[in-house]
Amino acid sequence: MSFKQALLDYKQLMKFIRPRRRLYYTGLIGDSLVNSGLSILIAFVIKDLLNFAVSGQLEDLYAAITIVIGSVVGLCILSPIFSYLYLRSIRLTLADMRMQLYKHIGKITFCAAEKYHSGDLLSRMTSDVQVVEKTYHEHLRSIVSQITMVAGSIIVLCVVDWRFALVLVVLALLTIGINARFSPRMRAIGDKLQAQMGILTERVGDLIGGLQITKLFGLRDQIGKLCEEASEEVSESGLKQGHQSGVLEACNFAVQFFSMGGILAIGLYLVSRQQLELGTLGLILYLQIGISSTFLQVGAAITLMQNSFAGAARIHQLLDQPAEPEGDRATAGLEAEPVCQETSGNVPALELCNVTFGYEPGRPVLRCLSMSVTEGKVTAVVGPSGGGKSTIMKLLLSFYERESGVIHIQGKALEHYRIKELRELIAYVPQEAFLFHDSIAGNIRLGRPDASDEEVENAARMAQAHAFITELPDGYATMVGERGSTLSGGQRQRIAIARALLKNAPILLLDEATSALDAESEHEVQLALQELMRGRTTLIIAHRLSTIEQADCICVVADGSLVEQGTHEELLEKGGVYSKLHDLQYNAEQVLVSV
Ligand SMILES: Nc1ncnc2c1ncn2[C@@H]1O[C@H](COP(=O)(O)OP(=O)(O)OP(=O)(O)O)[C@@H](O)[C@H]1O
Repeated sequence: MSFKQALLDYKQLMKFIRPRRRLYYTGLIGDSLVNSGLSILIAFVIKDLLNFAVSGQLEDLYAAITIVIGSVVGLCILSPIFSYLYLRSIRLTLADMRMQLYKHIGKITFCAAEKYHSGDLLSRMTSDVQVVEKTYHEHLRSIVSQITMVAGSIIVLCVVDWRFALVLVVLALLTIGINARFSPRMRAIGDKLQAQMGILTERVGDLIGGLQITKLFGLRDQIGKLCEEASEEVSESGLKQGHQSGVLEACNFAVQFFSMGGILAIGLYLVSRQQLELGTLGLILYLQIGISSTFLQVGAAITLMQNSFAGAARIHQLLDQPAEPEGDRATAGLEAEPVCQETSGNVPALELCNVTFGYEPGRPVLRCLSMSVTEGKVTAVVGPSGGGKSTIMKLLLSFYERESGVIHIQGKALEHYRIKELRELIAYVPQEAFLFHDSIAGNIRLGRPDASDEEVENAARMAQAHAFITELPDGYATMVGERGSTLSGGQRQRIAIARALLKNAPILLLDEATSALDAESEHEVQLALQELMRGRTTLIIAHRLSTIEQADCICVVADGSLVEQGTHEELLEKGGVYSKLHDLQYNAEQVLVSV
């Protein structure tokens, strides 16, 4: 690893603490100075005590006692102050970092978010933040302590005996050289380890999330093996790191061992020739041992810092992912695009004109699709599975950016809306109703956070959910479990519908909103939805054609294009795709009835 790369990694790692760098470095350097200063003072205590033992002069003893008392008092006053400063800056920085990550994940575009497994995102927010914390808290402290200790010791030795100072300078350079040679390997292992931690979290996440399927299909061994493999890879990298760290430690240790032996031999020789006091030799040896131990620590710190570099890089990589724009997204070019033709003389509430879109480049899901939804009317979208029906809704909600074409909502280009403003206009009930681990009332209230209890209850009544909610032991206060796991699919969907009802938005997007309901509940919810849809612009996706026969307009979407449009009767008469789908479903239902 070049010095330039190391500097870049360091800068990236320290970016998070930059707003509090004064506090942090004051605390860190102050704390290191206090600790290394204390170590150096103890060397003087040893020197004075040894001299006292040899000469019996009381001044030496008094000097030693004075240094001890002074050091203890200094330590008790200064150390807590500096520790507090830098610990405070670390805690606040980590809190900011987590917050920044949470907020960014909330804002990230769907396109960018889909690149990550939820387990990987979790790992970035936990394991990667932890390794970054380690450097802020421990590794840098160890390195700065070493620098101050070595610098202080060299200054002292320059005063006491410059020859030994020279030896220590050589030793310091040698240690830096050895550690620098190991850094690239450590960094490569660190990168691998953090990525493997991400994979392990992903697999464990899948195991927990898919527990039912795992048990149902007897996949425990198969999925367990995947977790085991990921865990083994983490252990393997950990072992490699441990091995490299051990070799580095051994190299540092050898350097220190030989240097201590050398200093001791030369020192004793000089003492025997009365060219050096025994106390001074004691001081030199003590400083040398102190430096040795910090050299050993720094080897380990440099190893572990590579993990922090890798962790910081992963966090920045996530933070660099594009976020949804918050302001007006219009550009001059888009403003100039033509408005689609109007249907029946009115400005359509929703309008897609020649829209082309694909989740992946070169694989269009919607191909030059044009359709419109008249204000206050119910428009249904039907068609074969995978034809692009849900994708239309996702584009209307601006979850994804189309490749070409124009979308207008209430006569205004999509880009002219702020994302927040756009989503306030629309209530969306997706295929899979997601519930937060909160109470039922809390989940419904997400539709309108300032809604009163009465309004929440009204919405639940309209969605035919009130009856089952009141039968639960805690009623509206019942906690729904992770993703609503304590409720049935139909109950979850009714709560999602109640949430949409409460939002009371002028535009409704219902994507198979009644798919998880039994026939009876579906009938009830259909009635509620019909009431809700009255006078509102509604786009509804349904597979069961019987549920949308009354729609004002039915759009048949197949293979990303609008292939037919009209009322139920018109489309049946036409004898096209809709009519075939209808016949298929009708015949299948007849078969079921006869069974
Ligand atoms: N996030 C995604 N990334 C990549 N491809 C996707 C994504 N979501 C959907 N697709 C693909 O886009 C195509 C259209 O999907 P879409 O969900 O819009 O179909 P649909 O008509 O609503 O299907 P269904 O009736 O089964 O719900 C499918 O081929 C699907 O595999």
